[in-house]
Amino acid sequence: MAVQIAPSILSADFARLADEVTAVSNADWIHVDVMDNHFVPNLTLGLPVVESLLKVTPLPLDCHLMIEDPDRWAPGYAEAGAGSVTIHAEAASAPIRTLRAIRSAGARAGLALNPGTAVESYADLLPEIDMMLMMTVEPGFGGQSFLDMVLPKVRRARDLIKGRDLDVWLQVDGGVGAETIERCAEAGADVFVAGSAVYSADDPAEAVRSLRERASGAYAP
Ligand SMILES: O=C(CO)[C@H](O)[C@H](O)COP(=O)(O)O
Ligand SMILES: [Fe+2]
Repeated sequence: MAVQIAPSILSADFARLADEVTAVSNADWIHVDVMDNHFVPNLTLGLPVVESLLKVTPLPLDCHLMIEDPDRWAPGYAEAGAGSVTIHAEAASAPIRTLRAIRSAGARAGLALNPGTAVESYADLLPEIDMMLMMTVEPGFGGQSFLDMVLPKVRRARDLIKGRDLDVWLQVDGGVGAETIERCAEAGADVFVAGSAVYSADDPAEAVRSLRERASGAYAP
């Protein structure tokens, strides 16, 4: 699979979201960070904003739910038309049921792991998911420093996916930018979330193009 770039609107201007997503029309996904001030100590946006975004961008929305009780809320994002809905393993009480509900509503189902969560504990869930999201910072805020310690886990996840001959995308999220994206691609990641690296750039579309070029050169599945 070709590498994919998903700019995170967490670092965008929330008062100009329609313009901000239009500015990265060369991306593959728009990454939407939903935070509830319970699972993480920050509060962002929810379903009404996602519904509005769906009307202003042709790009699929990649909704990353950093919320408690995703079992209750996640299917609603899929039913609303999100292209991908990712729940946190640490927050879900019934992940298999919720991942199946996301898929039945027509979205790709994602499972996210915090930096300290072992991938091996979730190996048996791989057939239930379309994407695994590896947090490369502690979730909650944009603009944090990339945690190199997660890279061996990204490699182990890629090996688990390959060993089972599954088509599961491997996403990295947090501190991904020009300095770190190649290391992620070498470790086997194929979907790259970048917030500050895209929206702090003078030209966000050029940042997307350049990140794609760096990742493609280093991608080693
Ligand atoms: O999930 C997230 C934070 O919890 C964000 O997607 C992520 O941090 C993106 O921002 P940046 O690229 O600036 O780190
Ligand atoms: Fe995210």
